[in-house]
Amino acid sequence: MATETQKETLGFQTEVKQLLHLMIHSLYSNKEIFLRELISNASDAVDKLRFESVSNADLLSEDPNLRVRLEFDNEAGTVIIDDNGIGMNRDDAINNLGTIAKSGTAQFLEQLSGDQKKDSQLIGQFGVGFYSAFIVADKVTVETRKAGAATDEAVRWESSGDGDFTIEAIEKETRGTRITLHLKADEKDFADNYRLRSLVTKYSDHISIPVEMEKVVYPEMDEEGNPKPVDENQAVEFEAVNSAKALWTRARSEVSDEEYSEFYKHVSHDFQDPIKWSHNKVEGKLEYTSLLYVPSKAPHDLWNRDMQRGLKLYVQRVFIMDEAEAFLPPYMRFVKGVVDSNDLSLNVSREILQNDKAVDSMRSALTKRVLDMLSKMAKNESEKYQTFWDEFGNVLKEGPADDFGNKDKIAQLLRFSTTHTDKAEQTESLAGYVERMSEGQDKIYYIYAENHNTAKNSPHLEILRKKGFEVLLLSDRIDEWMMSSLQEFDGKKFQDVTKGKLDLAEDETEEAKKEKEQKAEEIKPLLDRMKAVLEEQVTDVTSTDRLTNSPACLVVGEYDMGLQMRRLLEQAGQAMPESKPSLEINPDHPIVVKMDSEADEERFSDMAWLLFEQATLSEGGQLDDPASFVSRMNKLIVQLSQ
Ligand SMILES: Nc1ncnc2c1ncn2[C@@H]1O[C@H](COP(=O)(O)OP(=O)(O)OP(=O)(O)O)[C@@H](O)[C@H]1O
Repeated sequence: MATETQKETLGFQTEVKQLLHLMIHSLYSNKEIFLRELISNASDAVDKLRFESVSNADLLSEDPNLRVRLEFDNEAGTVIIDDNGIGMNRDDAINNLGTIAKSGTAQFLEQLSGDQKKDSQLIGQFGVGFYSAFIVADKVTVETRKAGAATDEAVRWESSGDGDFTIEAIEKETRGTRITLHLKADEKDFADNYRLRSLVTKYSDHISIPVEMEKVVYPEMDEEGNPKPVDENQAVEFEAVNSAKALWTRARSEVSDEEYSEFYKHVSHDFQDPIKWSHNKVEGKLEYTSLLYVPSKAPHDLWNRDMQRGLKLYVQRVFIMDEAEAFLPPYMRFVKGVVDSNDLSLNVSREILQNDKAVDSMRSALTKRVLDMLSKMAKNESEKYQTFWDEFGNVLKEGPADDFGNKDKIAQLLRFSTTHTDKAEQTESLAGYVERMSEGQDKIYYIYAENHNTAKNSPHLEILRKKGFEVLLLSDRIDEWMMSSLQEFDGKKFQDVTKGKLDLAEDETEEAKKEKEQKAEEIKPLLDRMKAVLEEQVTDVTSTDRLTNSPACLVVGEYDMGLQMRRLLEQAGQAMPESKPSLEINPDHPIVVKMDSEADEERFSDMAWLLFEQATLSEGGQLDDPASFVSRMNKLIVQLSQ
């Protein structure tokens, strides 16, 4: 049996194998990013050590100047990324470099299509990290020693990226991780001083610790102008090739868009440029700097409630933690970035953050910043905002319920599908709706159904369409929940068109009212007859002027739970108190007219049932007894064709 000191061969997790294969094949046109990913990891490792050293200063003492170093050997065809950060022990190396810990990895891999362009985007969203080394290397050697461990407690991890890796105990003089890339035959050009320097400037200039390379020493000249022989024993000197200044500490005017984008990729592990950012320094009672980014694409696990979210927290430039979620509400979980505070202690923990007054005020200020950033984008760059909405709109919809204080601001940012366009795309704002409101209209109408077509074709819209009243067409699961917190916009109340009375006919003349009352009297016996048939199913059967084309629809009480929400909760296993809708019928519809003169009680009962069942189906509901519905239908069809 292998002991821990012997070389042992272990297999990669299946997902790693799949990812490696796909990555190597879909990222070859963008291969230089491996350097960014490895420097980013090295810098994270240094940040982690700096943080640990706050409570344990000894960890730093043997090698206090934190840095990442790049070395290369063009003859051997190797590039080395060496850091004196936190390092890894044997278990860390096996877990971190042999598995993917992200939730939803299997589902993610299933989405990949084999189409190079699409896949490279998806992989980018997923984050390639360490494994990107295999895009350019056919063998990767990682030698690492955890901070605080003895020199003989280091490990060597090695793999050719084709299924397994070896791990063995080694001695290592220095703390931290040294990654050697044995470049593939046609990638040896990366082992070049100029190339590496320019890649660092391009991708890693913003890294707050020095990324060093060997200083180029020009030989001194003798009196005759010939180079003096170089002293072989002279120690190699290193120099920083990046500016090594935390990007957020620089003035906005000094940072280019490219630098902001690169920094975003470093903090977010995203691959694509952000769609927007906001960089602010706050001085006064609280002092902090924030740099907040809105990504251009939703991550694959945005819907996972346990998705890692939050900002990278620094206290006085010292990295404290990733995913500090206390600084933004959950409905802003798509925001990435950094917050650097001067008021928190270096020992701050997640628990403390949850109950800290300073954090509370920062959270509300940062939330406003994000809302302002989005409002500006909506106002000045509507196309860009639409892209944002298509990716993240559904998360923002959690806002009104999550953050009552900002609900008016959030409402301005919402986009809807409405009967104005009748398209499924959510492009219309509430402000636009209000502008288009008809004279005499004082409510914002909406309908919620299980999908867009059911909403769009609902019988409930008939009268509103006829009168030219626009209706919001809601069909995302979150919508009904959102509407329950919205109540009004710009002083106009929201009205669910499937609930209670619609009151569209306020401008009716006395004459018209009289006529209606008379009609209601006339139809009363029919309504009573239907009610007797459908006693168990509905609370009431009434006549309506909501409908123009359809014979009947179901309506729930003004304060009752919507039928869709009810269904959702029932599906989720919640016991619901019994509540029945009422059936409203269109007195002018030919079927209704015919029913009034139907003498055959059995046939009348069938027709009443059919109206009820149709109404249930057309608002997306399910029948309790579909087989009976079918046999009733067939019976009528046979009678008709006789
Ligand atoms: N230079 C390093 N020093 C110490 N630990 C490292 C180093 N490089 C990688 N690791 C460890 O390996 C883990 C996996 O790295 P990897 O780059 O694959 O993923 P990640 O950085 O967590 O996320 P992403 O895939 O989004 O980049 C890291 O989280 C870290 O714990």
